[in-house]
Amino acid sequence: MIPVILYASETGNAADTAHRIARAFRSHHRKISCQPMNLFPLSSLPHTNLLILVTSTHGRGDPPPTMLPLWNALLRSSLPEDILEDVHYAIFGLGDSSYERFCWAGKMLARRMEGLGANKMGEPGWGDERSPNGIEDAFLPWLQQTLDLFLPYLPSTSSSPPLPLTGLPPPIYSLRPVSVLDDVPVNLDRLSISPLPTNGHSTAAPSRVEDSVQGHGSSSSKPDDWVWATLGKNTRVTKEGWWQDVRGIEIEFEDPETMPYLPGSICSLQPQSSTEDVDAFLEMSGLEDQADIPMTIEAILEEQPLAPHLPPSSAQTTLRLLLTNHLDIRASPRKSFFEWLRRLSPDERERERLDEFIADPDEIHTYATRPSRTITETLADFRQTRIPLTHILEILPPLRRRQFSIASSWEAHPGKVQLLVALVEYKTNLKIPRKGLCSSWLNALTVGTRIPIHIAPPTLFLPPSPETPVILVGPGTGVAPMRAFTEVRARHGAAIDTAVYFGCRSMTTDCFYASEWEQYKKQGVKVEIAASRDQAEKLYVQHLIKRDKQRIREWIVDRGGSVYITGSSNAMPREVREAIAWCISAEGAGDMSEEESKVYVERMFEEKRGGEESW
Ligand SMILES: Cc1cc2nc3c(=O)[nH]c(=O)nc-3n(C[C@H](O)[C@H](O)[C@H](O)COP(=O)(O)O)c2cc1C
Repeated sequence: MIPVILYASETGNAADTAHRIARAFRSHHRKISCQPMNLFPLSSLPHTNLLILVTSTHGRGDPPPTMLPLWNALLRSSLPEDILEDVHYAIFGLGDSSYERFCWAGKMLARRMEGLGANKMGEPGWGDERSPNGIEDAFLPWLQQTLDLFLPYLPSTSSSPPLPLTGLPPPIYSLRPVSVLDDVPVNLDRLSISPLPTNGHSTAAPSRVEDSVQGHGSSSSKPDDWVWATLGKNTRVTKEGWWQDVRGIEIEFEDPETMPYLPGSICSLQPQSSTEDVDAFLEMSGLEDQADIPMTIEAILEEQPLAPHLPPSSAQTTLRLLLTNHLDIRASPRKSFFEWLRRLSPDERERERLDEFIADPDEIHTYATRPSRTITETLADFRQTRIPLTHILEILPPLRRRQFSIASSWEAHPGKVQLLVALVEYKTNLKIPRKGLCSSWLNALTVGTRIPIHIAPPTLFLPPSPETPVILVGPGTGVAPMRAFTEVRARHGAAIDTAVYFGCRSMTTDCFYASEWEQYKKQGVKVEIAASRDQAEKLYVQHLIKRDKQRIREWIVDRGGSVYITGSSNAMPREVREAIAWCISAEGAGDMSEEESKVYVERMFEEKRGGEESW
């Protein structure tokens, strides 16, 4: 019996936690498999006797998208109530208790598992980022409990004592040089291969070259459910000299038969690490002479499939391509990274420092998270420690795709996707200038470059009838999906029942789509722009909503309208909901009590009369 860990993660924390659990089982010489939930064959679930579920929560208590196939399957009303009676499961959820629905996805999943007859192994663990030691406070006792409960059922593969946390486990993946080039020496165990070059740059570095091995095009390889597209436009949409550089990006689908996307859909882009970053990492790790050797990746353990962010074992790759397209060398190191360094460091003083990091999450926060220190910079501080090729695929986190709400509608821009992308540029608290990985990658692409993109269906849907009023609230780049919705509403004769609340700093600097709003106003759309700094008193979208209390009440309460809120996940969405509740309360323009109006707004969102998407 081999237990299965299934994880659902959005930004990588749950995935990292799941792999820590797998390593703990393997260090006790037990077999275990660890996979993302969406890749697990659902028909196998009732026959999975030992199951460990790990999920984070996003949005307003929503599961990460990779939980949805499993979740939707479990929700089917036709399922027998005892379908999971052979399943024994443990669950760990990751969340943040400052959100109303703390660890909601995990809690819903646990409840449904019980409802379908699954047997709980121990108490669920709910990891809270707000806890003094972050999720560790709940995770460490939960892990111990889970090991205690599961291990007795599992045969041990070795009579040796468990490997300590500081012991280097056997690798789970192998990087094998391609046989035609077998005369090229690759020493996978070598920690340090060559002296550092004096000029700090590798001379042979081809730039962004996934396919220099595979021989097609200039960009990265494409997963099956992605499509090829071409960068059509990249135009600055904030005033020249304004502190924030926001880009209007247009991408054209290559295939003229591409299925139209719905307004509010989400476009994913797979960024690449820059040549400079890859060179810096290779230099730091002493792996330059291994960088361009063609290799394939294989899973060593039969129960553990290759992680989905890695190229399939049939594909030829190189270390440089892996670092460019698949592995994140600019990520902020998590605790698991320091645990790896501790296993690898030959130096007493480094080990002491690493032990401090492992014992105290606050130390990691101060050293890595707060100053946005990257993995490469961390390696520069731990000069004696080298990441070996044998374990590099496990140690470096995946280079995550980035998601953008599409700012265009297919109807207005057939065959194209338009995005509003803020170029992220800031100084860390160590005064190091830093650029966002995805936005700087995108901005460096020349128009005409071929890139793979993925279109995911929307989570927000316009009401089917154009007569239903809609209120679209999207300050900053949050206006992107609202612009797409406005395009569709105007084309369907619904302009007069559409209100847009957009927020910017000033009409002259960052008022996105300004000329389009003028046109839409002429067609009857109520366009209300809160330019926060254009007057002495700060003005925000929620102020304009309160000003328009009569219309808000009439459209929502009398006419059953929908409200959409998109943009930054700080206080804005909550303040907008409060402003709407105020409008429909007796204090505003309605007749509900304060409590009733709040419940009404909550229920609207539950019933999908609109919705919220924040990032
Ligand atoms: C936009 C956003 C919304 C979130 N919403 C919730 C929530 O409703 N409830 C909760 O417990 N945690 C919430 N979180 C916290 C995440 O669950 C937490 O950061 C977790 O570690 C992320 O794990 P992941 O990287 O595996 O996705 C939210 C985080 C973000 C960034």
